Amino acid sequence: MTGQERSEEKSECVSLSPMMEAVPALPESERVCVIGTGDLGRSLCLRLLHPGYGVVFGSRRPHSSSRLPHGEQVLGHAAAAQSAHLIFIAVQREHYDFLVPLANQFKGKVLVDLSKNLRKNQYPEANAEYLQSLVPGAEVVKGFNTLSAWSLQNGPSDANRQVYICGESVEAKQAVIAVATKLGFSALDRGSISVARELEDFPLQLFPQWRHPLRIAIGLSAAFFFYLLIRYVIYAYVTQGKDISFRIMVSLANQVCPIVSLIMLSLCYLPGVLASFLQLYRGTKYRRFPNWLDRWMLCRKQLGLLSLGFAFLHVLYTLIIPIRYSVMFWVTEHTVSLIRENRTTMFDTTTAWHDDSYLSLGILGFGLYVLLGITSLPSVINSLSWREFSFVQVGSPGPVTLNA
Ligand SMILES: NC(=O)C1=CN([C@@H]2O[C@H](COP(=O)(O)OP(=O)(O)OC[C@H]3O[C@@H](n4cnc5c(N)ncnc54)[C@H](OP(=O)(O)O)[C@@H]3O)[C@@H](O)[C@H]2O)C=CC1
Ligand SMILES: [Cu+2]
Repeated sequence: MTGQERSEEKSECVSLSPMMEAVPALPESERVCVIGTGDLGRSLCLRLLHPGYGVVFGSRRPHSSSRLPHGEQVLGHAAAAQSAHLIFIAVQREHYDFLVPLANQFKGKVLVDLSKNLRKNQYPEANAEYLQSLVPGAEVVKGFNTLSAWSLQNGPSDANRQVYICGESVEAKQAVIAVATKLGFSALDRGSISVARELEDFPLQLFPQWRHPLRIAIGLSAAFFFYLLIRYVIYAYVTQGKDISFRIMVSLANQVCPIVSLIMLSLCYLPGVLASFLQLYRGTKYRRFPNWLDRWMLCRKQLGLLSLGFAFLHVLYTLIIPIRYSVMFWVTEHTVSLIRENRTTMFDTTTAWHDDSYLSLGILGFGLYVLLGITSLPSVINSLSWREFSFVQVGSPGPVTLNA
């Protein structure tokens, strides 16, 4: 910040102070300061206004406050910091050094570090710990960083009602929890400031539970696809010179899907069975499973859902068979040749039975699959008794969930 800007800011603070008094005075517990008028700062402000908090913004350029939709108070950093006990820092970590000269104003205040990083281990220490080192007199609480500006603005929904916080001071955390609760979030205290790094890494996780199941699914699909490609298409071409490469798109895919689906389904239920055997063998259910089994069991739901996905693809691929060009061509060709040769074929009841039973079993099997899938949804599980759940999920013995 240049010297001119600094003096500009000072004069703004002075000129805005009377305005502060003009606003109906709220007790300090009802007033909250937000430093930074960016995306997150504004969204947070909108959210805070709902339950009736008074919001005071702290900005480098308080005079450009006209940008704010509800005409909230915008003061210079120092004046804003003095206006409230609870201060949200909605500024990127790179710019935190502007807080150093303000350390005196922050003494005894609760600073909420909202920052998130672009990648894991971006900085040697957690942002919240860094903030604490810059303003040692303040109580830093890490929190809300798992929310996006968008979800803050739209208010808590079922999916992101939970916010995590951590910090050294119990009183400071309680103050933040009180605000979070008023905003409709349920705040979970994760412990001391040393947990901050873990909380900061939270939004950067990319489907950690899905990684292995997805790799297995892709690996199996590729392996079976190449096997079938060689076994049918390439083999027919080499031995009979026949080009049936068009089968790659539907026929081969339709063969890969059910194979992968069934393997994934067995991989979903196998660890439960292994775990039961292990418990029987050990004669106790109160010992930890080996790590590989533990990790395997923790991704059973993902394995099951992928299995259901492949089964669903198989259903779709099967349904479109009658409208395929090659199939329609052979049906017409067959009919025309019957007419030409003046032949008729007899209706074969056995084949009809065979065919219908085959399809019917397929449909029932898929129905069971969907039932298994639905009964593993958390909301459905909650509405089932333990006995009902184990009745449907036959292969999933109870004690194995101990480890999960
Ligand atoms: N946007 C999001 O969805 C989320 C953002 N966050 C975190 O919140 C923080 C703010 O993000 P966001 O609002 O998106 O960012 P923006 O870039 O939109 O806003 C950042 C604000 O910080 C202030 N600022 C910028 N540079 C400086 C500086 N050198 N010195 C002092 N203040 C400065 C500015 O406010 P002014 O001009 O008023 O001084 C600016 O508006 C970041 O740490 C981000 O990681 C966390 C979760 C979600
Ligand atoms: Cu099938």
